[in-house]
Amino acid sequence: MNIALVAHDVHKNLLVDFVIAYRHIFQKHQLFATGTTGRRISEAAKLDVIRLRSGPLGGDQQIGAMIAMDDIDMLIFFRDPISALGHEPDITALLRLCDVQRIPLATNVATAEMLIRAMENGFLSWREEIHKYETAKLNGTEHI
Ligand SMILES: O=C(CO)COP(=O)(O)O
Repeated sequence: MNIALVAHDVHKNLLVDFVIAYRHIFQKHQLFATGTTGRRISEAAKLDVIRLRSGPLGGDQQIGAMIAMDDIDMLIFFRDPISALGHEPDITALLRLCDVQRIPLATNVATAEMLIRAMENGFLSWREEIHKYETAKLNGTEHI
C-alpha cells in the first residue's frame, strides 16, 4: 500500500512516535510524506520515505495530486486543529480529495491506530482490488 504521512508542527513528535510504535507494519509499505514530516520520520524510524515538498510550499497539493490519480491508499494527517495556517486552502483541498476518491483518512491518532490495525488485518484489501482493476483497464483486459 502507498501510505501518505503528514503532520503539522504541534503533532510531529506524535506522528514520529506513532510510526515507530507501528514500524513493523509501516516497513511493509511505501511511505510518502511532506518534506519536514518525512525527514523526521526517516531519521527517527529509519524507514525509507519518499519526501515531497514541505506543506506550505506545495507538499499537500502534491499528495492531493497523487490521491486524485488514486496512487495513495491511506492518508494519516495529524493536522493542527487550533492554529490558522497560511496554506489552509491546500489542506482543505487535500482532505476533500480523500472524500472524492474514498481514501481512508485519519486526522488524529485514535483513528490512525484503527486504520493501521485494520490494514494489518486485511480490511483494506479492497484497495488492492481497485489497483488490479485500474491496471486491467489500462491494459484493456478488464472484465468487470
Ligand atoms: O504543512 C504541512 C502540511 O499541511 C506539513 O509540512 P511539513 O511536513 O513540511 O512540515
